[in-house]
Amino acid sequence: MVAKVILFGEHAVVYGYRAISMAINLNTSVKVEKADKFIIYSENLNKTLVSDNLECNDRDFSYIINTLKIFFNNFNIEPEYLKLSIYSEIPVSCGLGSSASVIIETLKSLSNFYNIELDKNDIFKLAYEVERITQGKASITDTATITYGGVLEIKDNKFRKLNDLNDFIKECDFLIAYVEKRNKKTADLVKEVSNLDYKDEIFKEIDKIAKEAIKVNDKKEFGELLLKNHELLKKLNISTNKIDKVIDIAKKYSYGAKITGAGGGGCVIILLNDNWKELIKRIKNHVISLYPCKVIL
Ligand SMILES: Nc1ncnc2c1ncn2[C@@H]1O[C@H](COP(=O)(O)OP(=O)(O)O)[C@@H](O)[C@H]1O
Ligand SMILES: C[C@@](O)(CCOP(=O)(O)O)CC(=O)O
Ligand SMILES: [Mg+2]
Repeated sequence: MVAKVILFGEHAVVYGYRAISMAINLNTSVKVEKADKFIIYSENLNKTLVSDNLECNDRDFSYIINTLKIFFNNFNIEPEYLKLSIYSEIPVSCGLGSSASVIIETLKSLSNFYNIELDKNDIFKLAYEVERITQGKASITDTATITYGGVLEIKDNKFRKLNDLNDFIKECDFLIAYVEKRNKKTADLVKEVSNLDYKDEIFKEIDKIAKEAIKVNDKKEFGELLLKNHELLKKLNISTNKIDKVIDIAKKYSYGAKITGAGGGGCVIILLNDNWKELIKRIKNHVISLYPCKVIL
């Protein structure tokens, strides 16, 4: 399963305001096999959980445990011991929707294991339930984008595919800069933002930017909107000095950039222009890794 980038509207979208997201090509896979305990192994977390039951409170594995519970419950399957092995190209907790990708891939692998046919709508519904329960407060952005692919508009917690914007974005070259490890989970950041009494003022501005972006057909204008959105995210206190440093460089050597996802560190999405070689030279000492990316259907 793929990952996602939020181009506009993170956090605001949790309150029904508009967001624009796109699916990108970083994959996750989950292997399911019979076992004599519940065993969850994650290569990325370099961690294995072994348990007699699903009532264990391991925060690192809460998404997987909730996926198992909701899957068994939804299909009236008596829980049985399984081993799940998770491998992902997505950096964990960095704003690229690793949680949604892992949930969706786990659901698909479980449905194959039990010979249950699930269509995209079934997967989306179940995945969103897991994301919401585990995150506390969550929009459909990540689970919808990763299930359906392409470029989506999310508003009032409903989605529609933006086929015109998709055509424009297909011609864009994006670079994801993984700037720094995030020590908070999305759930923590969503909670922190929810405590800001001025958040709606900012969200309204973000909504306007996302609305404008849908109509844009020019990379320079699109990049300026990314930068404007980033300035507003700074006011929600979800950016960091390291992220802002990368954005400052990107202002000079790209069309524009912003933090993506819940923030507190993690990744920046950059819309590349012809200066991309110079950009990479100047940011490479300020990042953990770089991922060129394209929208995928
Ligand atoms: N490869 C993985 N293996 C196990 N759990 C994962 C993996 N990727 C993501 N997760 C789960 O998702 C959580 C990160 O989700 P979240 O904080 O929403 O960040 P994001 O979705 O932006 O990556 C992790 O703490 C873990 O519970
Ligand atoms: C902050 C938020 O808008 C996006 C979170 O994305 P991520 O989990 O950081 O990839 C939360 C949500 O939409 O549920
Ligand atoms: Mg997440």
